[in-house]
Amino acid sequence: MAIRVCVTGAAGQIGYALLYSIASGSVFGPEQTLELTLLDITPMMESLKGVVMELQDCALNLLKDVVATDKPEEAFKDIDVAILVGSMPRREGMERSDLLKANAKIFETQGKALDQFAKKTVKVLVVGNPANTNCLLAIKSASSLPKENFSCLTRLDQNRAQAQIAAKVGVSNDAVRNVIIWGNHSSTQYPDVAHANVQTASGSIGAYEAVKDDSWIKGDFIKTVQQRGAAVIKARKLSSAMSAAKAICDHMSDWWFGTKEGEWTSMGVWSDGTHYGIPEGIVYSVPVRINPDRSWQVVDGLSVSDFAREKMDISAKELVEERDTATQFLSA
Ligand SMILES: NC(=O)C1=CN([C@@H]2O[C@H](COP(=O)(O)OP(=O)(O)OC[C@H]3O[C@@H](n4cnc5c(N)ncnc54)[C@H](O)[C@@H]3O)[C@@H](O)[C@H]2O)C=CC1
Ligand SMILES: O=C([O-])CC(=O)C(=O)O
Repeated sequence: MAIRVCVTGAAGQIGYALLYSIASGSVFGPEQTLELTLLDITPMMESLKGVVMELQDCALNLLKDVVATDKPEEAFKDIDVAILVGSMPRREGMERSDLLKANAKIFETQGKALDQFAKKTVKVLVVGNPANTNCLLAIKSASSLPKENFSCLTRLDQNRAQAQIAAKVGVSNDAVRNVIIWGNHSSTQYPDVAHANVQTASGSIGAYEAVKDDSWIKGDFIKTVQQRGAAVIKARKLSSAMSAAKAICDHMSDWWFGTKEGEWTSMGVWSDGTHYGIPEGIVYSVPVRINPDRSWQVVDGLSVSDFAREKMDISAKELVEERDTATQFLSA
């Protein structure tokens, strides 16, 4: 049976880079038929029409239907998956609180619409920035949906970190496993390789041992990953889209099929206050193991150094502040 997958902000850059991968089977598998619902705002409907024409022109076998709409109730009707990319971008002169305010409205409205119209099993991935706090607002606005059905994207950060380590050691990207992104999808995130391993000719070894440069790991590596989004914007004059789309596919495919034996992945999830001293009631990126039934657990029991603790707390503090600012803008 076909699954229904909604992508919001579908007329934007990430949408354009993402839709082919979803529709051609790279996320939900080569056998899974699907119906796409594409949501964007009214002024983008003409442009979105062009995207729909292109999807048709791809002549894909798995794609059974495409609906393009500016109405959340239509886009979210009976969906199995929601990928919430659409959001208000930061404009010149805007303060962070202006951005939080504009997006609070969007994610409150969409959370309520998901609550009302989506399947109760819907899996919701929030990409639009500020991703963690937007995800939190969607969770708060969708009270009939389990909090575990929501996550936000930090896989791009994980992929960036993995690629940096692979390049430094001189191995292929898939030789680097179990990198962790802690915290916010922002420059306070903490990319952590203390528990990562690298497959080398002489077997699997810890990332610190493979890199042999602790000061790089604790300095330039962390800074490069934290600042990578800004570096791409500086170079391209546009934010990351190809790599963001790839990360969305990686995240969603792991959520759909489960993580591999012995591996975990990072995603921003609701914190219930019982893991790693992370405050309750924020959406914080942690390592998770995902089961074949699409449930997941936080990977507990990893040692946390003083160095890591300090960095994890900085990001938590930022998220608590974002939450406290953004929740003031909720209507109820
Ligand atoms: N979490 C992550 O790792 C990453 C997040 N992002 C974020 O993803 C978002 C999208 O990025 P791009 O595609 O490059 O932006 P874009 O500006 O090219 O596209 C955004 C689209 O969202 C639409 N939109 C705005 N408000 C909407 C609403 N209420 N409902 C539905 N659609 C709406 C816009 O009309 C536009 O078509 C941005 O917030 C960006 O900062 C980008 C890269 C990585
Ligand atoms: O930095 C931005 O605005 C876009 C983004 O989230 C990223 O590239 O990680």
